[in-house]
Amino acid sequence: MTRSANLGFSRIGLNRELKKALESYWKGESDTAALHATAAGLRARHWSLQREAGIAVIPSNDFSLYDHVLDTSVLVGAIPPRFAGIADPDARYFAMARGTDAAPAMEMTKWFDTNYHFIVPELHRDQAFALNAGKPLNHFREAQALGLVTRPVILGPVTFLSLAKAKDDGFEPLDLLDALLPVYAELLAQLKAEGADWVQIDEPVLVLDLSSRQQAALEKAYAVLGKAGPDILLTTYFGDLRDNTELAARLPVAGLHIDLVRAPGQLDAVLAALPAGKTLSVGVVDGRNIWRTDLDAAFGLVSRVWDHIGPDCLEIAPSCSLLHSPVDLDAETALDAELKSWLAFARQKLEEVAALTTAQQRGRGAARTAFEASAAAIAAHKASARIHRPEVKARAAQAIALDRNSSFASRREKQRARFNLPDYPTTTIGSFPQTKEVRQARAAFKKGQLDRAGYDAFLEQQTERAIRIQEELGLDVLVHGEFERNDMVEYFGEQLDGFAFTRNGWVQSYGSRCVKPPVIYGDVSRPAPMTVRWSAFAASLTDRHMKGMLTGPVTILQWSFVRVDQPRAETCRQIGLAIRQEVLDLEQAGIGIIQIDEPALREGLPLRRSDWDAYLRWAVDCFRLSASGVADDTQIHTHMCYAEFNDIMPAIAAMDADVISIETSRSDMELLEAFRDFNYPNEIGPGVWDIHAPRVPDQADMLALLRKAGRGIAPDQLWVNPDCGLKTRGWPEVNAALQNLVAAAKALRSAAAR
Ligand SMILES: CN1c2c(nc(N)[nH]c2=O)NC[C@@H]1CNc1ccc(C(=O)N[C@@H](CCC(=O)N[C@@H](CCC(=O)N[C@@H](CCC(=O)O)C(=O)O)C(=O)O)C(=O)O)cc1
Ligand SMILES: N[C@@H](CCS)C(=O)O
Ligand SMILES: [Zn+2]
Repeated sequence: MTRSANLGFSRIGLNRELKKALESYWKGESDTAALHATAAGLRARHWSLQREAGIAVIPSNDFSLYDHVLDTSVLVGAIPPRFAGIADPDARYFAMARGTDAAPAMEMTKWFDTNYHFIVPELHRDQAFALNAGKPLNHFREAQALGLVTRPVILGPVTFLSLAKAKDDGFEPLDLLDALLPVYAELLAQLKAEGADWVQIDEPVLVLDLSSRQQAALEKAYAVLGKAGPDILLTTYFGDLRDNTELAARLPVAGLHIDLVRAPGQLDAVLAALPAGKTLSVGVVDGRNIWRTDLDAAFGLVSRVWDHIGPDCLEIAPSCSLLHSPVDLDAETALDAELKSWLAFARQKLEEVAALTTAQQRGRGAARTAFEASAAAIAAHKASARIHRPEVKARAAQAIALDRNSSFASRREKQRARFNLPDYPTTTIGSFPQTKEVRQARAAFKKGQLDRAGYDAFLEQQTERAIRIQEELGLDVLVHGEFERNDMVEYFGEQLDGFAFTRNGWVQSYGSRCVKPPVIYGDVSRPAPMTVRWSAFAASLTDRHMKGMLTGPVTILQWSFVRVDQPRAETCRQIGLAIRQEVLDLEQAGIGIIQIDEPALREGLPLRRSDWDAYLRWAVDCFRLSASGVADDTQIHTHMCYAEFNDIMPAIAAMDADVISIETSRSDMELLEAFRDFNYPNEIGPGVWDIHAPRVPDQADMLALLRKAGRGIAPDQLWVNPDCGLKTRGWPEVNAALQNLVAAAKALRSAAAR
């Protein structure tokens, strides 16, 4: 019989319970037992929520205390040698994620095209693997004790190796497949012995352009694992199988999951290639966005599959893990009823899966209420006057020059004359610590316990303090500190028309850090200046240069839940125009240096290379649209973090920012090589402080990184700055690290003068 299934659930909890438990444990305020009790409570609550929503096949081992890729490194015994001496498993796990004074953290990067970050596995040529199956087995047993036989989720060996970094020269992680497979086979055998008839193995690499080595690795891996015990549901998501369709369909496993939300067009090819008797799990409810499912349309797709493969081999599911969805729309008490009726969060998505399954099993009449509510909401959404604003569309349709007035070379001369900065100018990326005090003041303001005047006075005092500290440190280009912002995207969305906000729509970004992506439901415009007040106030307090701070259009788009009734490029252009107005207002207010952050530009890149050019064209154009209106002597900065640049250098250069700051310290300046190889012409600030690790780098560390950067990047191109904003750090470490950073820049200057 057709089954309803889920592929994974949020770990953080509706009220970010896991975040709070982790941070309290890291501060030493609670012990391991308390942390594990919170985690177990969340798992139990989420399993029963899924059961109550009507889901038959419920996952386990989707929970993680930090990250599921890090869990996989631990599962297979791939512990980098610098952590091997830490005996306590929890301490070692968090040391790998966050670093210690003695051992820098493992690298972190984006999970496919999402805003979720994973910890990059580190592998050596002579890597030995050893099974450490405690977590999947214990979680399976934990669910069993609650009366549930779950389907454990495991990250597949080929995706694991493809995401890993080789720590020795002359070998590739895929060389280790033969060594890794017995560990996976043993894990599957143990899960089977425990009572798991099915396991879910995620191989999202199947939606990427695969090398012939990766294809061969998949064949080899599943020839072994397909016989290891439990039936395997091989899951693919975030895109279409395209040229990997036949490979995915013929792998000797019991089932295949495909994402029919991102890639409905792949269905016919998959049905044609799927061997008889193989289960097909169809992802028809969007796990990456928050729009309510059009149940009639989804049922149409499901019925086509049912006609082809029959009821027994069909599973109905979200398109991907619900890790990327907020937990429960019912908790949104402040959203207006109309908007709310258009949305579905994780719990509602599971109810949609259940309704589709009921309709398939027993006819649509059996799920009439859900289908009728969906149809009414979809029709009301289409007809709503809140979405389309003709004047915004008309403005976005006008042609605007995207080039700056002059070339970079001539802009640079004018900017040098205006700003008179020293060599190796020092700056920061924008935010200063969002301390408990700052967050509490904002919370009090939002609850009405602190009035606008009181909140503004508090923010002014924080801003002034940050400026005095920067002056004292001797930084060359100052920032106001972003104290007024809850988040670099949400803050702008809150002030733009066409956006809505949630109270509890938290999604994990990395570890304990969460974001609350705004919802772009309609045409976007800027009713009033958004940042000028704070930048102008900050500039008025100092004689030093003050950098205005904006989030770019691509990043605002990428980190929001975006409407699906028009192309993303169109929505992005509307945002680009709004940011352009803000840039011009900042310039008008006398702010001569303006940073437009685009950390998500790389993350928005389509997963298939053949789709890159089209995306990069509109994404870069939207950035240029936001930046191109200023005078030659206004200096535009941009900033990117957690991105690989090698394959997109022409696009980065086409953005034509006068200065770009990038995250490079965790990768030991490796990411800078792309700029060097490309002969990048504009100025660059390679990050010299890994701000995501609780460790203060000393002057020598930073100097070494800068010297490395100086090999190939001209001295007059180089800026000195941290990897990213300092919002997650505390003041004592910020002070200490920035002191070292300024000292490192001064040391370089005096070495150059000698
Ligand atoms: C640069 N990064 C960002 C990404 N995506 C974004 N949308 N924003 C980003 O900045 N992606 C890539 C990286 C990821 N990095 C980070 C870094 C830090 C965070 C982070 O700190 N997130 C905060 C939540 C931010 C927020 O919205 N804060 C609100 C609510 C604060 C709060 O919890 N208030 C308390 C009451 C106050 C108290 O008692 O402490 C409450 O509501 O209970 C605010 O500041 O007003 C986090 O806490 O995780 C995210 C991504
Ligand atoms: N200006 C932002 C950029 C983060 S990517 C900050 O400093 O937090
Ligand atoms: Zn950043």
